[in-house]
Amino acid sequence: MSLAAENLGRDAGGRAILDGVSLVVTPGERLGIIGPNGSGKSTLLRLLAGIDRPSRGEVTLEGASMRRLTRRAIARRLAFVEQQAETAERLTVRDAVELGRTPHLDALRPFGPGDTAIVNAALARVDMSPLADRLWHTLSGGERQRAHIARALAQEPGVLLLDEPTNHLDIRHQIALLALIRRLPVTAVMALHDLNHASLYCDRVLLLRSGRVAALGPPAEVLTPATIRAVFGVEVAVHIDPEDGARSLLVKGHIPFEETQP
Ligand SMILES: Nc1ncnc2c1ncn2[C@@H]1O[C@H](COP(=O)(O)OP(=O)(O)OP(=O)(O)O)[C@@H](O)[C@H]1O
Repeated sequence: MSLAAENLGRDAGGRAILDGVSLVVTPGERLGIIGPNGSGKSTLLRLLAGIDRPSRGEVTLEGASMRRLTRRAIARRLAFVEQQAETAERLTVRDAVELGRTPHLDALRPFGPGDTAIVNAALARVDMSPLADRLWHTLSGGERQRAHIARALAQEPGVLLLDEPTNHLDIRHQIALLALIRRLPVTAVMALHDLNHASLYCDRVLLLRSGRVAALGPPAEVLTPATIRAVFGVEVAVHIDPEDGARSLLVKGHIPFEETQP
């Protein structure tokens, strides 16, 4: 399922917090959104998800303008795991994940055994089956994050948007999640802070700087030492694994903030 943005922009607080963003995410692609704090990653994801309206430009989902799609029509196609998303406290994990099926249900098509199987599979994929009956408010930060992801998976979306999905997760759950996203039959767009995660698990990366696209392309072309120094103020060296050719970045140093402030 394809997702596209054309000259997208959003104003807030009297300025453009996102401007001139155009991109086409092709079906099955994994696109990483990277950029410093405040560069517009969450703003872009919220526009792509149809949660916020753009001040300029438009988003299209499978060629249809997001403005013309109902929330339900969007939710049948697209799931969004927001940063620090909250859920009403008296729900169990299973209740919360079952909510992911809502866009597919109506009076003629009530929740059934097929939905239970989808919910069970979603819980298992993020290692939440043992916690399915726990109340939401008893979960740790990482467990909540995994439950949110299970709910998004239960939606069976064609497009999966994730805002810092590895936030709160321990290293095994981080890698398991990124590997899961890579093998799911979805188009995925995810904001990531870890440049190595972007490098290893994304087909392309979009680098944002002050609300504008600084670069868009394959990780090896975008995540160069020169670009990382210019945008993040961090010195890195590139390491190519001799066995599998995987490209990762080693941090060598950084420019202190007091040296770059006016
Ligand atoms: N309602 C608002 N009014 C004023 N400024 C806003 C508003 N909403 C967002 N911003 C600003 O817009 C910029 C982009 O915010 P956004 O949350 O998209 O950044 P981000 O790249 O996701 O950051 P982070 O890495 O910290 O999560 C920030 O400077 C933020 O302070």
